[in-house]
Amino acid sequence: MPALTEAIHSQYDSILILDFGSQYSHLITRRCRELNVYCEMLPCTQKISELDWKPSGIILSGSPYSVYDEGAPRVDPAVFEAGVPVLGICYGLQEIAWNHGGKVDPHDRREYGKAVIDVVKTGNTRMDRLFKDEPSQVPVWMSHGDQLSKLPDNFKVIARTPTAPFAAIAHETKDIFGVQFHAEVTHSPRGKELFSAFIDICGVRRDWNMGTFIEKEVARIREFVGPTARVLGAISGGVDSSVAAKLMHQAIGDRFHAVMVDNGVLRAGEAKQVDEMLNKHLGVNVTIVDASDLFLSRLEGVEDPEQKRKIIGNTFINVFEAEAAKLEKQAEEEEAEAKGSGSQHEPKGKYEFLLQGTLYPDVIESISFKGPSATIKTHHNVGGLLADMKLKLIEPLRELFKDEVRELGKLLGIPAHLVGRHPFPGPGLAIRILGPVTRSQVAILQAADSIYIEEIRKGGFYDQISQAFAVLLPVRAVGVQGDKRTYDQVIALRAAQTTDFMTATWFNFPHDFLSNLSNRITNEVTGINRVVMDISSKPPATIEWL
Ligand SMILES: Nc1ncnc2c1ncn2[C@@H]1O[C@H](COP(=O)(O)OP(=O)(O)OP(=O)(O)O)[C@@H](O)[C@H]1O
Ligand SMILES: O=c1[nH]c(=O)c2[nH+]cn([C@@H]3O[C@H](COP(=O)(O)O)[C@@H](O)[C@H]3O)c2[nH]1
Ligand SMILES: NC(=O)CC[C@H](N)C(=O)O
Ligand SMILES: [Mg+2]
Repeated sequence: MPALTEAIHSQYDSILILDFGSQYSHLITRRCRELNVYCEMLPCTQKISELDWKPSGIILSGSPYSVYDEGAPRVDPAVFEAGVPVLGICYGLQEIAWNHGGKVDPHDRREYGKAVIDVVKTGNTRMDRLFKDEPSQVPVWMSHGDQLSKLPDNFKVIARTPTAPFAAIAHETKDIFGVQFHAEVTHSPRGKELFSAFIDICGVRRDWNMGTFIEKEVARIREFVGPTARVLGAISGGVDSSVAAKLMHQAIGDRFHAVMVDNGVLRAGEAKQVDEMLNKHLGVNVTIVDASDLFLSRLEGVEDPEQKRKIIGNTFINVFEAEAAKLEKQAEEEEAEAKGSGSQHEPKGKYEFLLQGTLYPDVIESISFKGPSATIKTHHNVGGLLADMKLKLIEPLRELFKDEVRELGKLLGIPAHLVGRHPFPGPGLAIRILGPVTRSQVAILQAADSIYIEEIRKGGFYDQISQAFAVLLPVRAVGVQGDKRTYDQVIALRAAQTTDFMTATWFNFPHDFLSNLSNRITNEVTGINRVVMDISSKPPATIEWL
């Protein structure tokens, strides 16, 4: 949906982050946004001449590569001619040096972890601006095996460590800076100040906040949708789509209609709960469509996780398009009836758009510079779309992180219990049932999941956990229940703690809580005789099992 996402650049000054594949790249985005500056990450292969917006500054990320490796990712040299400030971080610094006649070599003393830099004042105010508010010594976090062995032409050292004589460099006459350390990680305690200084150098306005976002976004949506077209909303009851729906309702009122699809792999009682919740709290028109037979028949016998995701993504679109046609027909009939009875009735336009609550992390994995080969999993709402879909997408939250969406939700007056809901993926229980999805497997998982979430709420843990759910493992294990031998399946419990869902740790429940939970699940859910706890972080695991 290019038109609506590009428009953001006309509203906010933007910083471009070029991603060379570092595991910390997205954190650079977060640090700038925390400083109220809009920024966007694109693959490092992005050509400056092919950008349809003008960045006010450019940041080059770190990378697992070495600049001298064959096939190492290369920056478009036009970056240095764009006339805007450039900051290179780790590999980014090395890439700046490589492009300006410096030398980079593997070093016998690799630096991983904490280090302290000595700031070097050059006396040149242009160069000293990056560290202008820093003390003479600054703790930082390093992660590199290569080092500059020769300064590039026209650059000077602005910080060093005992083992890295070129820990930070600056160009004498252009605003080009490089730092060897990772200013974006929280282990560099003054990293935020460094980004703040770079933002000052870029001279950008610091007006990115959720308050101005609402105002600008509502205006942007109105313009984009036009005066008569209608929008169908894909609404799950989750935070993202609820916030998107509220924003859309604010922008176009009754021309917005929400559709919640029961895909047969929702949690127990969810369709009914969402119906009540949307009506009560959001005040939007909502239709619940029971398409469970269609989804489950298409999923029959499918085990492969990516195939499940694509089937679900495609089927969602089929259902939305059918629903749009139905709603349009209904509206035409109502209009005809109103005309017949002579009452005033303003004609409405066609359903031209589909609103989705897609977030930045849903798309971020697919924009890695390595291209599609690095896709970890296809989010149903990004990679599972139909190529020939007729409805045009509107995704107002596509550039936002989860915590930004939650803040937006609060500002829009959505109740805290809704804003604080754990996320639930669109492909639902289908990606939590390993192996084929059947109605009976869904019922087993729904029962176990309900007990788990109920106990978490009772124990007061819900708000300390970012996302908790049960997973059904279709392996069979032997058990003894009521003196009888059982040969049943296993439930795995996951509880992830994370701020941005890009990395996560597992939540440590008290043992007595776990033992009670395990008892309840094996006693109350027929077909389960074992409960195991998932104690994997992300990475190496992901949050969902499929
Ligand atoms: N059952 C559903 N019916 C209609 N649309 C859905 C359904 N499930 C997901 N979607 C669409 O897919 C998008 C992405 O789903 P996702 O789970 O990431 O977001 P969410 O459900 O809105 O919020 P949360 O992440 O808190 O669960 C949703 O914003 C919504 O537009
Ligand atoms: O709507 C969604 N459609 C999807 O296809 C999808 N896949 C993962 N998720 C959610 O994304 C977050 C990160 O999940 P992973 O660590 O498993 O990638 C977690 O919150 C997951 O629940 C999805 N949400
Ligand atoms: N974190 C990085 O960007 C590392 C860059 C390069 N691979 C090095 O080891 O020095
Ligand atoms: Mg959801």
